[in-house]
Amino acid sequence: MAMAVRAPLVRTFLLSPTSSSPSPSRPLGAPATCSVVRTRRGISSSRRLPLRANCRPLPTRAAVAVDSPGTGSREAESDSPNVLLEVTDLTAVVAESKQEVLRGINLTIREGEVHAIMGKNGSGKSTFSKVLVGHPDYEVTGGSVIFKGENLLDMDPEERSHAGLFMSFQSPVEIPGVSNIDFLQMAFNSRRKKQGLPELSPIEFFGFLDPKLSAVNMDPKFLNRNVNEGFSGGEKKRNEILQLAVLEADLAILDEIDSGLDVDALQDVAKAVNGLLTPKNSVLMITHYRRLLDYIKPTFIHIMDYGSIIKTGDISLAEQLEKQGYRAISAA
Ligand SMILES: Nc1ncnc2c1ncn2[C@@H]1O[C@H](COP(=O)(O)OP(=O)(O)OP(=O)(O)O)[C@@H](O)[C@H]1O
Repeated sequence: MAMAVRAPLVRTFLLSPTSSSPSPSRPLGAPATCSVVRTRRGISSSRRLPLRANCRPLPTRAAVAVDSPGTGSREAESDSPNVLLEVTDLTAVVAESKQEVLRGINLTIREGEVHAIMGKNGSGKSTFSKVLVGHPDYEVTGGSVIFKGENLLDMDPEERSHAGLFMSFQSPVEIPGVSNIDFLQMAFNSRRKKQGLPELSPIEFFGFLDPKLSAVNMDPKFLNRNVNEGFSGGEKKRNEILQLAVLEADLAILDEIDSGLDVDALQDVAKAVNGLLTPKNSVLMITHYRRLLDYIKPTFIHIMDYGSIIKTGDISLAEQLEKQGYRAISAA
């Protein structure tokens, strides 16, 4: 099949066309809104974070430490890690019905941070992530989203992907007629081209891909199968992480990457994600379960309710949630 025929399929799969409306951007040097105590071991649990999630670091030497099972520990140290994503008062509706789904989300993600969003069913977690990648089912009605200093809402979904945003969907789509390896190579070369880098030939690309297959513990036979077609739930999730590894995204949004995984697969996927973390990139993961957070240690945990982030904290928030449920958190 000719590349020209397959290219639109790649775009459709990576990120489909957006109908989000542009919003005014806000300077990155926004005023301080909360204090976060960072130490070489991470955030001090002795300090509670206030409700607003877009926290600025203290103007002191900052360090983010994330222990990565199987890959040792990762430390990003700088005077002030750069802001990767800044979401301010984001509101959105379902495009068709105009039903309000996001009701003023504030969130700041810096390089080297791992953020987890938890929340009751229907609280808006997946919608938030889909709005970030420009899903056409939603319309942004207010607020701003700045990604790497650019107005994300001004970009179409493909541009968002080229800019370094990656999303692993809760239910990854199948692409009949497109082999996994062709898909990966086209997506990879498409981003390289945008970056002004030379495209890799099939042989060069396989050399690049081979260690990544090992990192996600994936059998090479999956490369010749059509994208996600007939894959089990766990195989689809592994394949999503393989795509992430290939695209080397700056911000990976992982929507329930733990759902449907057996214990071994969960560990493999978490190990692969941890292995991809660097001091310059970040992860935003959505999960219902504390179990994932044991493997991929979050810098911050956010609780979402009724379309906005109502609480931000550290791992103790997930522990409280597990013991007392969402009712206790909402009431606190
Ligand atoms: N395309 C859509 N059309 C109609 N309603 C929608 C659409 N997308 C989201 N919603 C509604 O918006 C709300 C938030 O949905 P969303 O999928 O974001 O929740 P969630 O927090 O991810 O839930 P879960 O934990 O069950 O996955 C729900 O009430 C949902 O029905």
